[in-house]
Amino acid sequence: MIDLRFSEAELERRREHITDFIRDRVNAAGADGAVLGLSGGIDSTLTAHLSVEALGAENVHGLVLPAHVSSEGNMSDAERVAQDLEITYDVIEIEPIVDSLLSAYPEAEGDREAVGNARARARAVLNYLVANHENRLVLGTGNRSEAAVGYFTKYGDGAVDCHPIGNLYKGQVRQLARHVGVPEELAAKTATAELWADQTDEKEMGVSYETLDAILATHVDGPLSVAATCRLLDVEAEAVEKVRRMYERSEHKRTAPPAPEPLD
Ligand SMILES: Nc1ncnc2c1ncn2[C@@H]1O[C@H](COP(=O)(O)OP(=O)(O)OC[C@H]2O[C@@H]([n+]3cccc(C(=O)O)c3)[C@H](O)[C@@H]2O)[C@@H](O)[C@H]1O
Ligand SMILES: Nc1ncnc2c1ncn2[C@@H]1O[C@H](COP(=O)(O)OP(=O)(O)OP(=O)(O)O)[C@@H](O)[C@H]1O
Ligand SMILES: [Mg+2]
Repeated sequence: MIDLRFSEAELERRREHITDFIRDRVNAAGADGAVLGLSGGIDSTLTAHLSVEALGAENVHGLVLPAHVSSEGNMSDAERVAQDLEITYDVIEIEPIVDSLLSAYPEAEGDREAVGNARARARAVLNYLVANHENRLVLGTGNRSEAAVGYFTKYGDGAVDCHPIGNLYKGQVRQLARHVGVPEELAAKTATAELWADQTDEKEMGVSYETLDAILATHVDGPLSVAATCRLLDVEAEAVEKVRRMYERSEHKRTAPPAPEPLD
């Protein structure tokens, strides 16, 4: 594979760039700080660290939102992140919300993907309830790797006001997290959406983050052809084409919903 890691100087520059971004977005909106979901995973943990650096702990509100499928380890890690950063946080069980959706529309019961996405959307509703009530912005935790292949729920975890770590590949998220002092056991954790039991990102996507990041950097975001990418990374053309297809098919998630062109 290729080495996408930053140098120490680049890491510091990124840290400053992202904290400036968070501060600028909050100030430009006239908001009184930020709210974000804390899952115990590395994306939300890094975003929480950087938002505290940008805004101060008193201006960041964390939401730990367990579902039945959430692991105790992840939920206790999420609480530990909030406690270590000394931010205000609430723990709110979301399963009653999902249950009420399913009692309104029982046909979706047992549909793993639809119910999983409803969990992500229930969290978005709670994020915005707090954001509206406290005049805060909702910080997204999505990275470039997930965004590029559409590995997020449209109007679920994708329903946010800005994407502070949206330009970092997953491996770079882990690297920056270590740089800002996130404990190794969190930085090295297996990525999981936890929308259903035993879900992991790599298993569901069918590609490792190491390979995904490399294909995105060279082919999807970079200038190399499929053939040149295969030679450089020593991967099969199918892997490159699969990532490219995921990128193309998820375009609708990265753009505003279209309307017909205006008529004369
Ligand atoms: N071409 C198109 N143009 C406009 N809209 C289009 C469309 N194709 C689908 N759609 C719409 O999009 C919907 C499908 O998108 P969506 O509802 O997002 O659903 P979908 O992409 O099927 O599922 C979300 C994926 O993201 C993963 N995920 C979700 C949340 C968090 C994380 C994580 O890493 O933590 C991962 C999840 O495991 C799953 O693989 C369709 O029902 C339809 O409404
Ligand atoms: N149980 C939860 N409580 C609060 N927020 C959650 C929960 N689960 C998911 N989220 C929100 O949805 C976001 C997307 O989840 P995702 O799994 O992509 O990120 P992560 O858990 O932070 O990192 P990783 O991808 O490494 O697991 C989280 O960063 C978090 O903001
Ligand atoms: Mg996660």
